[in-house]
Amino acid sequence: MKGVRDWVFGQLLSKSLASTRPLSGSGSFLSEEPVNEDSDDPVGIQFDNYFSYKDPWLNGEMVFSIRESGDMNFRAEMRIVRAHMARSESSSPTSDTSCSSSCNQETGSPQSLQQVAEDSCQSIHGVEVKKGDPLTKIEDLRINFFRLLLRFGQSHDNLLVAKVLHRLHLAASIRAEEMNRVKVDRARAVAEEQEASGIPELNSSFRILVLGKTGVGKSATINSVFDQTKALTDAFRPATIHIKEVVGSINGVKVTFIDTPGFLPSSTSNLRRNRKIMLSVRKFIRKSPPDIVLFFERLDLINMGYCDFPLLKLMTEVFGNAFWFNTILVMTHGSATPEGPSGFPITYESYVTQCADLMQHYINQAVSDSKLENPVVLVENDPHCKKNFMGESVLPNGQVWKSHFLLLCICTKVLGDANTLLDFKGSIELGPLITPRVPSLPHLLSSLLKHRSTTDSTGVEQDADEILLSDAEEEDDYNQLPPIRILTKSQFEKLTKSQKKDYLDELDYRETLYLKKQLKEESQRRRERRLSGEEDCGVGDNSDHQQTSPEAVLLPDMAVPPSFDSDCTIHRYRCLVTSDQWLVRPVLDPQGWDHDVGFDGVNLETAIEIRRNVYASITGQISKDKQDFSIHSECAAAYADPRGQTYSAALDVQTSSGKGMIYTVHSNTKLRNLKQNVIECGVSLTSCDNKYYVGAKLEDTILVGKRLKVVVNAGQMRGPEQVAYGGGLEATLKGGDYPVRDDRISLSMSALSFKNEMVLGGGFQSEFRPIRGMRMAVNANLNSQNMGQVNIKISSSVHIEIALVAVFSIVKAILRKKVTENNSRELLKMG
Ligand SMILES: Nc1nc2c(ncn2[C@@H]2O[C@H](COP(=O)(O)OP(=O)(O)OP(=O)(O)O)[C@@H](O)[C@H]2O)c(=O)[nH]1
Ligand SMILES: [Mg+2]
Repeated sequence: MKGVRDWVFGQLLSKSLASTRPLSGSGSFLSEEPVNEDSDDPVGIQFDNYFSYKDPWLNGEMVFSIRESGDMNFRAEMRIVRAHMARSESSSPTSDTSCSSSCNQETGSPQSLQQVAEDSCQSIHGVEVKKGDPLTKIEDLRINFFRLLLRFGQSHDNLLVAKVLHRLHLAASIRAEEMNRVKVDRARAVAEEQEASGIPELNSSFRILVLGKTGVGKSATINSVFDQTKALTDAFRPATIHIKEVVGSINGVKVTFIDTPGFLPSSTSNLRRNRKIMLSVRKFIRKSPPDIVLFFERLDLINMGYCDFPLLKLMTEVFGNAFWFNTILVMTHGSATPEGPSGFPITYESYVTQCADLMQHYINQAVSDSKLENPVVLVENDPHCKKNFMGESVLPNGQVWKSHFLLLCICTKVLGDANTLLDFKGSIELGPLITPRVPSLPHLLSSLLKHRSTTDSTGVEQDADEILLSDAEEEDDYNQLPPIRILTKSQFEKLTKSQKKDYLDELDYRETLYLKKQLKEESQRRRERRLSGEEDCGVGDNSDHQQTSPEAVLLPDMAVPPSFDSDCTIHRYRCLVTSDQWLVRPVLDPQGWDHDVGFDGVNLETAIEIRRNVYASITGQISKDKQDFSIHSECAAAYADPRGQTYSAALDVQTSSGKGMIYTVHSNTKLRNLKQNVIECGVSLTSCDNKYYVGAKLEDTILVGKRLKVVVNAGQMRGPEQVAYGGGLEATLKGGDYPVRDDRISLSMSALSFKNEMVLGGGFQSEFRPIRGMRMAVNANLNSQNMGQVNIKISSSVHIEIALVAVFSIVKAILRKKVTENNSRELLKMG
């Protein structure tokens, strides 16, 4: 199926091939994989990974790094555009004669392609040929193709011809499986022989449907191709009122044009009329469908403000997506003097490229498929147009348009016939690729390994409690402290620098001790409650708090990127916390522009103690914007035994990036067999698109002293016919003031094995306070595939952002300079 799709996309003669554009980049035709221009650029992703900066503390205020990645992308794009233009501009239009001009354009480096086509055919001989066999018919088609080329005086040494042959060969190989027969040379020889003798009669005719807006030159093109006035044209009003077949003969080959009334420029009032024309055309061609469809536009009228997308959409709706397969874009008024969007003249080639790209873009949008590439041909129907010495009309780039037009028709017809012969029609699908998204097994496994069971609703880890309680026996330092006089601002200002420092240090020390004391009391209370069990169910921890703060509390405004933010603070989403049981907050989209579009979701959280030692928590988030609706929720219930054992079960529901839902059930058991050792086992079952993934993990946590924690884990995740194994080791050293100050440094190692491939990874995380009033987190990881990430987060209450931006800009400039220097050194070396 993939082969068919690839073939089909390949068969659409690439634009660069058929248009007047230079062919330096036409190698893609031979590649089996169609080039998807929209595909993610892995380099881009890497940039993002390296430079992106997500900051939960500052709400993404460190914009410079985000801009950095955006800037990179933008510059990459610019480079592509420039390269493209340069390519267009570098080719000087050939201004010499007829066939040779078009051949020069097309041949580029035909040798290699021709060779490929021939080689491929030479290697496929020796299979019996049966009459009526589609492969035999393909062979006949090949002969017919050569005869048509001969008849129309077209050269064989042509890139276009080589590509058609190559495609025919691919088509035959798909059906035949075994490589098959008859050399191209033979087909060519037979064709020459038959053409010379005229026997048998050339059995080929063309049926061409012309479509386009009124006045674009459909009828005029028909007349030009036949070299006589067969259809009515009119410069001032619609000339073709009814669908009409215009039959003629070109070099003895019957050509039938189906001339149609032109569409009106798209607007709501013209929609009905356009649809009526399209429906009547559809009815007309139902009995004998055309071999080729020509869609007309005026080259001189296509500019950057092209707005006929609704018309293209309507055509797709009426004729179906597949109709675009055999469609050639015809641009009349081909000798129009190009003018860039800003009024400055640009080269003919770049202008044509721009127009063709623009039209292709809209067609791709109409069919929702970026792979489709329609051939483009330029036409000039003006009788006063420039002529070569043989009297043939030539375009400003020297191309004889009629010859090119006919060649394109022949190629499209032959490939269309091959399509029908090999019965590929049903397999052709245009439109968005709907690939069912399968969750990645390694991803599921690593999230299972990372997942830590929530033991209770307070959020304070048990080991933190341990430390605090062990400290409780020690003397209470805070109460021993001598009283201190708090200075006013003016008093503080009067102090010397060292006095200021001492004073602030003292305050810091006292604050730490005070917080420690508070946490100690809190954890003591918790422990007593847990052990005594006297407390009422369902009220839990929150009872004291609820009594003290029954009033609604206004949460502070979230920091939104400053662009487009109005100063008016009245019309803003406010967030009130009315009880401790439920926390409802708006979700800020960091990409959003302002307060209106920045919030597109709701987040809801609750955690309660249902019964003694039984906790439940619900976390959910719903986001909705114009296109996407996503929901992510986590419901968990846990039973925490006072002796340290914990049993928990949870259900996660999440929308996948397709339309389906992903459900995950997991269960965890935590056993504290020794004071310093906790063993945790977890199982999970994930369901996505009727596929099930089962995972299990085992984890051991060892506490060494009060500050060092080592976690070792291993797990397995099984999906349909796939298994992933993984494990890791993480050592965390907590700061002396933990848990009051969450300073820590941790080193981690991980191994993941999937599909006989092992990925090893290492990571470093650290969180500390470099100076007073500032916190810094450094997070770096790298794996054996050389993929990694570095995150640096800085949060500060002092205004040092400006200094930071400056430092960052300097570092950036130095790096960029270094890169440029390296590049120029390499260039010098090459030179
Ligand atoms: N200069 C120039 N004029 C053209 C070209 N193509 C068409 N014309 C003129 O444009 C006018 C309209 O052309 P038609 O062929 O009647 O247009 P049409 O698309 O058939 O229009 P409908 O029949 O109404 O759909 C005629 O006067 C043509 O001579 C071209 O390539 N160059
Ligand atoms: Mg007409």
